[in-house]
Amino acid sequence: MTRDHVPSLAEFIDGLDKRNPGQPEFIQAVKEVAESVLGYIKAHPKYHDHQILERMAEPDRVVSFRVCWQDDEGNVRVNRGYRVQNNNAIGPYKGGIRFHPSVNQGILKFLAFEQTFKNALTGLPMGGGKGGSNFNPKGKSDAEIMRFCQGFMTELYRHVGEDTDVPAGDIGVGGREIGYMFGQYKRITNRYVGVLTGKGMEYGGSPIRVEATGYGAVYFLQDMLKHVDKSPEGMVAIVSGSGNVAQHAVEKLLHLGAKPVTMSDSDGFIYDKNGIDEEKLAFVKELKNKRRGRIAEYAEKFGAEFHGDGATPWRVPGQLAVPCATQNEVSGEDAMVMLKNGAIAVSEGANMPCTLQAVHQFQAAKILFAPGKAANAGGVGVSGLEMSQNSARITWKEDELQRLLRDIMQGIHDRCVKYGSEGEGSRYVDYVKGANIAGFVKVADAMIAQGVV
Ligand SMILES: NC(=O)C1=CN([C@@H]2O[C@H](COP(=O)(O)OP(=O)(O)OC[C@H]3O[C@@H](n4cnc5c(N)ncnc54)[C@H](O)[C@@H]3O)[C@@H](O)[C@H]2O)C=CC1
Ligand SMILES: O=C(O)CCC(=O)C(=O)O
Repeated sequence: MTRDHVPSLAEFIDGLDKRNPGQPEFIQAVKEVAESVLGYIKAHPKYHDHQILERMAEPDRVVSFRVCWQDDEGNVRVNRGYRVQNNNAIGPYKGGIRFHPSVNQGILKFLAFEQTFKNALTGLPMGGGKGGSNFNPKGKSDAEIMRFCQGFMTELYRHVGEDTDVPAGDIGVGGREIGYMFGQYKRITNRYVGVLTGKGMEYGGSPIRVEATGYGAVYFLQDMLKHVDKSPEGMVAIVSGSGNVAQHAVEKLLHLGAKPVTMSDSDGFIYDKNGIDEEKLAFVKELKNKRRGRIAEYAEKFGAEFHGDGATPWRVPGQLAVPCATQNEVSGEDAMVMLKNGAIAVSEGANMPCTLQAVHQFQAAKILFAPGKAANAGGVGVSGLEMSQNSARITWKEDELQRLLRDIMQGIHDRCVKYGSEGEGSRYVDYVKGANIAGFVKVADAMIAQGVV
């Protein structure tokens, strides 16, 4: 027993800050969890006795390495690669790889920490990890992307494996990059195993992994609305991003009869008052996944508004919001405007897209607010199912995976309700508290059972 009292939030964050200088995103992610779970720990002293939160907030391992590759002109280029293995109490480390110039150790630590809770919430046996590089894929040729992925895997292969750590995609890493990394892993190790998820269907991928994160975030939105006898049908939805998660969030919103009106990229956002329909979405998919162009082209093609200079869509009125681009894209001020404009539900498709100030605004207003670790867990959920299919060397049918994804999201919603309900005649659910405590309890109990390691 290392401490005689459960630390206050301020004491806990003060220590965390000192141990992790210059890592604001990591501090933010841990603080959001600590706000929810410290009270629970006080009421359940075994978690304090075993220093569970302190241990969860210290990654098991952080690997950092040099990645060398040659560009098309023959110049030698150097980037930094990482893998953060946060916690494997309930299963092998699992989580995506991000290629973006902003990537640093603190950002990957925040993502690996979040992933630990998210993976626990799915009900599947997966620990939490995350990796990436400050490599910028923008403007690179296919051949350059391939050489970079091969260079990255040339070091990463030592740290991963189907029962050790199973990476997948994230920002800047989709099917193409997963294919190149899988090929290099196979070449180095001479083993054909499910070491990565998000693979192509021809070589061990799972039906609906591509769709799962965006679909799941909208299923969660649907479940929150259903809990208060509402439905997304006919509601206007503000979506950010135009990558994998955003595209499939828009697709599922359309299936459910909602009206998505915005999408964005790092240049700015488009606002289509008439709504983004199936045909316009097909254009976005072709633009982003094949031609790798900019979202401004949508405005030219369909006569919609384009707001540049990196503008975000949060001032556009709508009842629903699904932020699907990147961390901290919704500020406290944005949240105030959204509430004034009549927002009733927010489902985080991205990881930590709302600042703590924005989260506090949504909680104070008691609107439906789903944190990413609950709302976007459908992607890693189907990744877990890809692992199972790879182990059994079979592929399940698409219908079965659609049903399992729906079940996973429903299960997460139920867990949030269990730990986040206000009770006593109120139907309000604090989904942040619910997700944090539910994820915490599952991982914490496994850690206690496995001793001080
Ligand atoms: N792909 C997946 O299965 C999962 C992804 N996520 C999260 O969802 C978010 C989006 O990821 P993906 O769609 O996979 O990536 P992606 O690479 O397919 O798309 C990323 C999108 O975000 C936009 N973006 C990136 N940085 C931006 C910035 N600074 N400002 C404005 N827009 C920016 C890009 O233009 C692009 O539209 C990330 O937060 C990621 O961590 C979460 C769970 C699973
Ligand atoms: O599918 C996976 O393993 C990872 C997905 C991911 O990176 C995430 O949930 O943020």
